[in-house]
Amino acid sequence: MTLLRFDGVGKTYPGGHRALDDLSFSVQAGEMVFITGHSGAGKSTLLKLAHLSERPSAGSVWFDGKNLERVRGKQVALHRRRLGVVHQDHCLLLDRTVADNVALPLLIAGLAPAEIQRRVRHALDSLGLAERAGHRSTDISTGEQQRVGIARAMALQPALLLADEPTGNLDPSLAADIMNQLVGLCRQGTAVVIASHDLALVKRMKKRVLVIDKGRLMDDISPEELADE
Ligand SMILES: Nc1ncnc2c1ncn2[C@@H]1O[C@H](COP(=O)(O)OP(=O)(O)OP(=O)(O)O)[C@@H](O)[C@H]1O
Repeated sequence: MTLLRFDGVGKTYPGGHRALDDLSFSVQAGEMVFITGHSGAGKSTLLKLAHLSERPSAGSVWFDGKNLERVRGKQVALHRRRLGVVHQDHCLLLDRTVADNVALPLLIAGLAPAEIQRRVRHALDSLGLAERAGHRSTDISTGEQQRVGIARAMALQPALLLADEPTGNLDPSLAADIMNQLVGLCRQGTAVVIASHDLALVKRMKKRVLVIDKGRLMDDISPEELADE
């Protein structure tokens, strides 16, 4: 089932800079896709359009069969409830504990307290953060903060997880661990779209890769093509 579809999408920012140009691709439910390209290629812009923090200047973005152009006002929050987002700068609430940070979106989504507790524990365990659950987010390392951001997105069990350089501050073995967790999330049906500069990591994962240059799709490499290398 197609979950996310970009159809001839262009994005020109105020001031006239064209960040995306006639971009078309689809992502299936449960698929993992890497977006690679030089700095400024348009990777983050692509994620922002799926998240509705930016709107396209041309073409359309579809999510679960719905044209996001029609998703306005209060519906934007409902759309975002189906997404998990991992930011470059993890955006944690620094005066709250690690567990509170992971629980907050689940509270907002209206889950029952027992289910919240179960999911928080599972997400923290999976990312090796169980012993940090009660620590304030200011009192853990940058790499740990980044993992909390990933745990928070995973605990939501979203239809689509958008990750912008999710392993940027992590050492290679931890980065590989986290990628494996994300593969596990895909197996449960979440589509995962990851913008990454880390070509070595992207190659190792042997998942689909979209290569973007100056806002245009230059290549769409299937896992089968990478498996042959
Ligand atoms: N809000 C904005 N206003 C104007 N130009 C912008 C804005 N956001 C991004 N851009 C420009 O659009 C282009 C694409 O930016 P984007 O952040 O999508 O690239 P990227 O591939 O994610 O880069 P990086 O890997 O460095 O994060 C860049 O030239 C950038 O300067």
